[in-house]
Amino acid sequence: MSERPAVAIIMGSQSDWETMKNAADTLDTLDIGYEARIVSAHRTPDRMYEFAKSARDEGFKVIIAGAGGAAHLPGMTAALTPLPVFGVPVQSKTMSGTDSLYSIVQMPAGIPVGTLAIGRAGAINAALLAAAVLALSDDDLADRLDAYRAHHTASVAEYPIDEAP
Ligand SMILES: Nc1c(C(=O)O)ncn1[C@@H]1O[C@H](COP(=O)(O)O)[C@@H](O)[C@H]1O
Repeated sequence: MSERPAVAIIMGSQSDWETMKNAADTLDTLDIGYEARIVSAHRTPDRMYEFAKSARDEGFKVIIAGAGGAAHLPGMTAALTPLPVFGVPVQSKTMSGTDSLYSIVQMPAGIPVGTLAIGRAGAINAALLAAAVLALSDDDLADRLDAYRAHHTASVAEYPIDEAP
């Protein structure tokens, strides 16, 4: 059996991929393996249960879960696995993602979901947090993450365009 990648990116719908692809792209940049799957607590509860119950034994180390609206997927997944779960609120049309955010962030004490910002920034930061977790036991990855952060810092100009002294 081939080894599972370290990160599972799950999402409630195909329509979430546009957002969650930002997490995948960030993991690609850091050369971290992932598997992306559509798993819905509402629409495919059996798939969600089977995925979450077996995720650790399958070899995943971190789960990134994105969902919009009544976004129960991250919390339900966290209830079924001891792996760290980072939740990404996908921007909904009707409530701009505040519904997704509140659905993910207000977990009862005892079942944590590390909740990120709504949308693209949240997806990117979920990947960076996953990288930080994995880097604790991977020195090469820690070096790649340092380089990523240094590159990010260096990319910020000190002055707005046309305003340099
Ligand atoms: N929030 C959830 C869950 C869940 O939490 O299990 N399953 C699907 N959805 C969300 O429904 C939204 C609309 O989905 P469609 O675009 O397929 O209608 C998506 O953002 C998805 O994450």
